[in-house]
Amino acid sequence: MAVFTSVTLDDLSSWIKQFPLGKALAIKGIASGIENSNFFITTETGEYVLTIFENLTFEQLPFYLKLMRHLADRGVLVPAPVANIDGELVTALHGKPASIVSKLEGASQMHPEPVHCAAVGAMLALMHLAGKDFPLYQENLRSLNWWHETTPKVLPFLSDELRHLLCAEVHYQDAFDSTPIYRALPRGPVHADLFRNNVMFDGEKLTGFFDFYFAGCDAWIFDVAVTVNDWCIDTATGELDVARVRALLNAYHLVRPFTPEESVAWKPMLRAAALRFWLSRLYDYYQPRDAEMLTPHDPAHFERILRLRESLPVPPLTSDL
Ligand SMILES: Nc1ncnc2c1ncn2[C@@H]1O[C@H](COP(=O)(O)OP(=O)(O)O)[C@@H](O)[C@H]1O
Ligand SMILES: N[C@@H](CCOP(=O)(O)O)C(=O)O
Repeated sequence: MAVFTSVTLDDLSSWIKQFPLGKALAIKGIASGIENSNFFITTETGEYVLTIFENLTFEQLPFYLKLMRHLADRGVLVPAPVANIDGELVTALHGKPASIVSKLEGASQMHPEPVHCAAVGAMLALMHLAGKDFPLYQENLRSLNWWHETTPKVLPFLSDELRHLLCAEVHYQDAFDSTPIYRALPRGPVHADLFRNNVMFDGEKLTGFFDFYFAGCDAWIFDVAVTVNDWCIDTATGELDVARVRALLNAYHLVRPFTPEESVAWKPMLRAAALRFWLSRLYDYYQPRDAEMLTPHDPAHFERILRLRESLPVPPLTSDL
């Protein structure tokens, strides 16, 4: 569906000479992406993924690619970007920024069991710890400031009831953001979009997290909340599945114990994570980008999740292990 910029084997053969990967042997477009042009490539040294970035710029990309390199160097299972002979992780191909990363084995697990959630929780904790000494800083670009910018753009399309729900939640998150509890939350680089389609599994073995292009610095517990809101729910209703929630949180806690402040922030962060994706889906739905080729994701899914997280108790962050 989505290879926006085509690359032939001839194009690749001359471009790849700047990388220590040997000769290019094959290239195949990946149909499933919606943002960039992605290709599986085979060279004399192995299999990789080539991405041509259709929207992100040369200036924006180093944060994401250097973060992936930093994490890969510390044993976190993520695609490892390959540097060219000048040490650059991003170089131009057909005039657009492009990069090569290692190929993860396996496929996304869209029907996870507790065993998969536990693997995701443990790797997420490892990722947060490994990011502690990452020297670059970029805020989470889809956080409070973005919610404030975007809310007025979608309000004209919403019913009175939905306008109230959205404004009240942004107000609630504003208030929570200025509490000492929020400020005391441990933070650092987060993935911020660790949905089931952004993780690879080979059977029950997690082989890697990918698609880091919403990453930024934020509270670690927000990242956990984003992940739980996708991995540990009944997808029809949005209700939390306690067995999967426990598996993910317990596995995370064993690697990086949660703090008391994170326990207090847990429910507000589950709400924040629901708001974040409700709002981006509303924005994509009512203000689709020119290049958007696929049906936008359903905003009502995260509206439901937000209502549930507001109105129902949630499983505690820690339990007796
Ligand atoms: N490093 C990787 N290893 C293996 N497969 C990958 C890798 N990166 C991307 N893919 C495959 O390419 C598809 C599209 O990638 P994605 O990052 O979701 O694209 P986009 O950013 O264009 O939405 C993924 O669903 C996955 O199947
Ligand atoms: N996970 C987000 C959309 C982001 O798209 P991705 O395919 O790049 O992860 C959502 O579901 O709204």
